Amino acid sequence: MVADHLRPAADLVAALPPSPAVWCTGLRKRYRGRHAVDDVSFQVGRGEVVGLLGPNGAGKTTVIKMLLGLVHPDSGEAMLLGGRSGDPAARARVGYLPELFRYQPWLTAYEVLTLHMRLAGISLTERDRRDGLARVGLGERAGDRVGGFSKGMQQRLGLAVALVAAPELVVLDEPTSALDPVGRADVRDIVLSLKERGVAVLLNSHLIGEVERVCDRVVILDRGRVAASGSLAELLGQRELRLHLTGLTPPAESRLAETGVVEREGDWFTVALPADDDGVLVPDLVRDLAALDVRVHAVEPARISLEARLLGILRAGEGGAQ
Ligand SMILES: Nc1ncnc2c1ncn2[C@@H]1O[C@H](COP(=O)(O)OP(=O)(O)OP(=O)(O)O)[C@@H](O)[C@H]1O
Repeated sequence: MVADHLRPAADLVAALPPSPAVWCTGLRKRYRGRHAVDDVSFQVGRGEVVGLLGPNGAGKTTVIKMLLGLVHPDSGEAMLLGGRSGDPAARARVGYLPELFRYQPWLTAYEVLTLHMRLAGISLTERDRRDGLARVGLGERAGDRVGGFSKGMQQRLGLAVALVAAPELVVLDEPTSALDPVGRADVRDIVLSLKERGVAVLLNSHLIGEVERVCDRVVILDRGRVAASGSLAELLGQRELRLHLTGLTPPAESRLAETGVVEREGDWFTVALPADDDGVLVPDLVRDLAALDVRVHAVEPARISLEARLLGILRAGEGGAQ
């Protein structure tokens, strides 16, 4: 109950937008005199999927552990879902798949999930628990002992455990490192369905293509520092369109130039698309070119890949390293 004289303030607070799923500022951690993490700040909004990228030893896992209150930062602050990072009430609403983990090999997958359900202080029906295992492709293996599981199956079980308590934030540290292509696609679908339900996801993965497919934003760490961060559009720049055309006439060339700056290499044309593409720009262009008797052999989107961008950022960092 809120006392009457405090009600206006409580109403004001209730009307504020929800706190970010992750908020951290100035995180620092040194091991044996070396900075593992050096002044890292970023946010993950509610329902946002953010990728943490960087080379081996960049500090990604250490950042994740500091966010979750598993490693104490030397300085800086972190909050999860509006609570202090170590606060059990905030942690209870977070699902975590650690990079390295082992479950009790003598338990079955169903028993592991049940154990974690109890640890999370929640109660799920047997059906819900079986659905939880089926969601990660372990529906048929619920009664099998974890000791006989392959690495990929253990990782799938880890994901089921991370999701067991219907978290508002899911932190996945290398969730697909042991998975086959089908398993990776499953994880991608799970991440996208979490996002649809408004669950925020922080994803640490070396599989850049995967990050590019599911993440709204990325934070790139290099030697403990944030080397770059932003939405994919911000990091990858303008979208382009590549067209293979023959039979181009001056009116068709003018029509092409209306769309954006055009570069030509033989019969291939690259057009820079404007940022405010409303979705009809490309079909309208193709329709008009065809109406002008141009033969349209290919139309493909083009943009620098996240992998190329990441390598560029990391190599530029090496050049500037002290
Ligand atoms: N407990 C520890 N004791 C000593 N050094 C540590 C410890 N944990 C991490 N480090 C060091 O901190 C740095 C960052 O490690 P971290 O595991 O956070 O990197 P990462 O980006 O997750 O790497 P990877 O992609 O290889 O998993 C490394 O130099 C690592 O050796």
